Amino acid sequence: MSTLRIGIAGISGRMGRLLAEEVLASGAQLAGGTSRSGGLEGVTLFSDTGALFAASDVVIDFTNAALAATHAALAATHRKPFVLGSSGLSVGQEAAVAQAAHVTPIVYAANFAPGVNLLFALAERMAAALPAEQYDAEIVEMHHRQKVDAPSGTAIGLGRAVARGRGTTLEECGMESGRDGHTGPRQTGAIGFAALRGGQVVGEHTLLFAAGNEQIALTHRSFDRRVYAVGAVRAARWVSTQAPGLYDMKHVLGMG
Ligand SMILES: NC(=O)C1=CN([C@@H]2O[C@H](COP(=O)(O)OP(=O)(O)OC[C@H]3O[C@@H](n4cnc5c(N)ncnc54)[C@H](OP(=O)(O)O)[C@@H]3O)[C@@H](O)[C@H]2O)C=CC1
Ligand SMILES: O=C(O)C1=N[C@H](C(=O)O)C[C@H](O)C1
Repeated sequence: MSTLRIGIAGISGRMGRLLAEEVLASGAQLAGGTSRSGGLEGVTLFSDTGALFAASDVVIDFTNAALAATHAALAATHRKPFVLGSSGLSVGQEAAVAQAAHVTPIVYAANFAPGVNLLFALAERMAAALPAEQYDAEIVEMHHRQKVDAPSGTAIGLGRAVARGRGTTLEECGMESGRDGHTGPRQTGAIGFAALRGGQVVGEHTLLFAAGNEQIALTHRSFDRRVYAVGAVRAARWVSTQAPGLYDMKHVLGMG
């Protein structure tokens, strides 16, 4: 069997560099990558992302939301499995990814850390058990000062999990995000979001349910973003053998 060739969009980014290391550590072949800011020693750089897809069996993309639809379309055109980790996608950008997944298998995950994916499952169960009229769901996240989107993709994923547990959608629940000034009282059933930014915090998420007489909270902390890179390479190996469809990390981890 030939060695899996994995390509990386945004190979010189914080995630891209770690992904390159983890691809090699996994025994796969590093097909190369794209970068605007120069390369890594010994790594093939492609100026055209289409050429990266052509040279790879699977492509991993941790760049930014604005590139997600174009890269997913390239994955479909080249019939190449695709792993997407970028956060901050709009509804339209997510729809474009889902469209491409009719043609080629795509893993799109808000967070590739196993612990966070367990947290998603727990969030859904907790929300199903705690009545929305009594237990207000609030999500607090903190990330490094360079992060450009808020709330984080993981925070939104947690909000979606809470809404699912309540038998509805995040849109239906309503998001109370970035409260400031005279906001009026909290809406019953809404899901609150607060985003902190500072220093080099890799990623912290707390989901809490606050009622009149008690509060329950779950927290996940990532100490090293390598946890995401290891998960994404695992997803790349997994998706390389799947049928077309839109998957997330719970499928990769066998939690689906
Ligand atoms: N799902 C998950 O588990 C995780 C998701 N993320 C998400 O991954 C994304 C990247 O994060 P991070 O690595 O910290 O970010 P960085 O800013 O460090 O890296 C982004 C990379 O994307 C490249 N890039 C950005 N815009 C373009 C463009 N228009 N054309 C070509 N290349 C481009 C950059 O290239 P250049 O360096 O040349 O500018 C850079 O290599 C974010 O959306 C983040 O939220 C991050 C961690 C975990
Ligand atoms: O930008 C980051 O760093 C991270 N982004 C993802 C998100 O938006 O949830 C995942 C992780 O929290 C790190």
